[in-house]
Amino acid sequence: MKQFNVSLRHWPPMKAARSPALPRLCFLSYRQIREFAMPVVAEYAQRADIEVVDGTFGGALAIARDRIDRGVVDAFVSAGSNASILRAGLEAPVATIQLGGFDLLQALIEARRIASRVGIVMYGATIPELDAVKDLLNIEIVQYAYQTPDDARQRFELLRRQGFEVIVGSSLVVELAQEAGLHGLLAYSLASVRKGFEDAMELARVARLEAGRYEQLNGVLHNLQEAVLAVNEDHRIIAANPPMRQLMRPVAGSLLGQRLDAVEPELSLQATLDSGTEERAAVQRFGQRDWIVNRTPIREHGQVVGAALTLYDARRIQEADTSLRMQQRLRQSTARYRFEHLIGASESFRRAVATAQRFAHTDLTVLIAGESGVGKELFAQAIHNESARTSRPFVAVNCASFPEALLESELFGYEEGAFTGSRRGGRRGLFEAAHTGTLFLDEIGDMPLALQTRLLRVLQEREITRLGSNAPIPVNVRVIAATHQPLQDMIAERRFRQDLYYRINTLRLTLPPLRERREDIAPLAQSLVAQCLQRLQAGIDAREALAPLLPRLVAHDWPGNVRELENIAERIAVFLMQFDTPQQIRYDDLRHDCPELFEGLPAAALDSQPLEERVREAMRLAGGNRQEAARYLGVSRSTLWRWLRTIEPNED
Ligand SMILES: Nc1ncnc2c1ncn2[C@@H]1O[C@H](COP(=O)(O)OP(=O)(O)OP(=O)(O)O)[C@@H](O)[C@H]1O
Repeated sequence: MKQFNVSLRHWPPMKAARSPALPRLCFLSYRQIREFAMPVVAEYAQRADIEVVDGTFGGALAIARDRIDRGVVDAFVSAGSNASILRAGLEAPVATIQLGGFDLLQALIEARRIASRVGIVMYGATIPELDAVKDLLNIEIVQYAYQTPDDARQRFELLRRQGFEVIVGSSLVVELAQEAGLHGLLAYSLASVRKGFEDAMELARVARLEAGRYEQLNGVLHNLQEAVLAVNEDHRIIAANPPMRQLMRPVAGSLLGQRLDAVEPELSLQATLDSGTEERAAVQRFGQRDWIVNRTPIREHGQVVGAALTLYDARRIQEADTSLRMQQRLRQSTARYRFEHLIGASESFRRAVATAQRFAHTDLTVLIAGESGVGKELFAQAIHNESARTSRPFVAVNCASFPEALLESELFGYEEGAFTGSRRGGRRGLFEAAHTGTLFLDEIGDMPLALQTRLLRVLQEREITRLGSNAPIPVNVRVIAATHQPLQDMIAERRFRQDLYYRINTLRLTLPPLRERREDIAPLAQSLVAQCLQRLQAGIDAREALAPLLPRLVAHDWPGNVRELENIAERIAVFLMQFDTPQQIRYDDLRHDCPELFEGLPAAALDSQPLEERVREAMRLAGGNRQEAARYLGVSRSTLWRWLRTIEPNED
């Protein structure tokens, strides 16, 4: 079967090729063969839409092109010279009605009935084997081949002048014979015509499959934002999507089929065609813009048959990168913690949790006050997660970590052209990012006064205005603010706006420092050290290994609160990981890693401290409360009770 490629003329793909019910065939022929083939056309009328058109040579080609352009045909069927011309001039599928040897034999037998001298004029080439037939049939045969209609006429004239009365050949020749009053016999059989139609049906089926696939690809190509172009092995453009066409300089006529280096030499794919190697992510300036360019060879069965060029707008990539970073930053600040993750059993901590839980069920602004590292952000996350906004964004911003101008654009966003270097299309700020969710403004005391004014307005009016814009954008955001600074003192010093203070101080949560809730130190330390040991994949038992250190941990003042405890827990875990069992631990060596733990308490080596002393110290630190003392020591109440019975047998 003939292999074919979808013609350049199919771009864009055949309009009517979507899914007409029957395959569409165009039978392009001379009148003679048409009349002869009509019974076969009638046979196929049920299975195909057949257009029968008379045409010769250039005329046939023009007709075929018209049908392709109008998208009304899937395959052509033709014979002789017409078929050759169509095949050479189109890349559309063409089935040929082949002249079979038996067809010719039949025609010659019939010719012999009329005359003993038979002339043959055939398209293409003569058939030397006919010499044998000539003797068999006992007739004189003279045969000629022709390439063009003029050729055919000349050959026919030669035969006529030689007195041949019967001419066998193609329909063109039969027509000439009949015009000259001779006998013209068509050298085709109905079986050959049928075979031609059957081939055409198969070609049409394949063409449709191909057109369908092509249409899908074309749809994808047309919807790509990237500019894409493809060339064939002759460096001629075979595809260019709309963004690419916009970039390229206009050409007279169709862009397709033009040589790429003649249209846009800068985009040349010649080197890719020559080398067959791919070039990825090259930066190229074209049309006064920077592009990220890929040049890729297209291969078929290992052979380079073309190349594709893709241009990505460098600015878009930069923007995507920025927005990716922004997304990542936002993702990092999504609320992970819930109340159940917070560790602490002290009275003041439990009270703080209960208050925060109550606040969570309102939609009011919350101000969380507390020293650095007490867990303000953790509480803000837990409040968000307990609130109705839990599935919405939680966006955290530390007001102290931005210079004033940057904080403003971070919070409120900006319009395109708001300032030099502002991004095309502008950028949304954190208020917009937190829309329908919660915005956590950490270190609000560090917010510059001018911004405090803007923030107050946003909280009152529930809308923001991007920098460089006048259009207000409504936002629905719950604000949770946090401060480690005494805001009231700052108001007196005119460093914080009183009206903003009243606005954010609707619900106030004060988190006590760790030194005021020492009962929380042991459970926090145990949990934090255990987590670190797990991360370090150390096998030692955290609870048992930490127990001798607890009095020191509890006694420490923790100016950095839980954050400082986290830090020391990490150092302790790294120290502990070198031991397999708690019995091997030389606690005194920890002095180098955690000197702060060894400052206040007597320098006696912890591991040499007798159990009795450790228990007494814990009881002293816990003010006689056994439960707390047990927690300091990292043992259960019953263990402590057992120890106490051995130390102070009379007391129980
Ligand atoms: N109750 C707690 N349970 C477990 N981890 C805690 C607890 N409180 C604080 N942390 C941990 O301590 C660290 C400091 O907490 P967080 O960042 O919430 O403090 P902060 O008060 O917001 O600090 P800053 O004011 O310095 O921003 C965090 O890593 C947090 O996970």
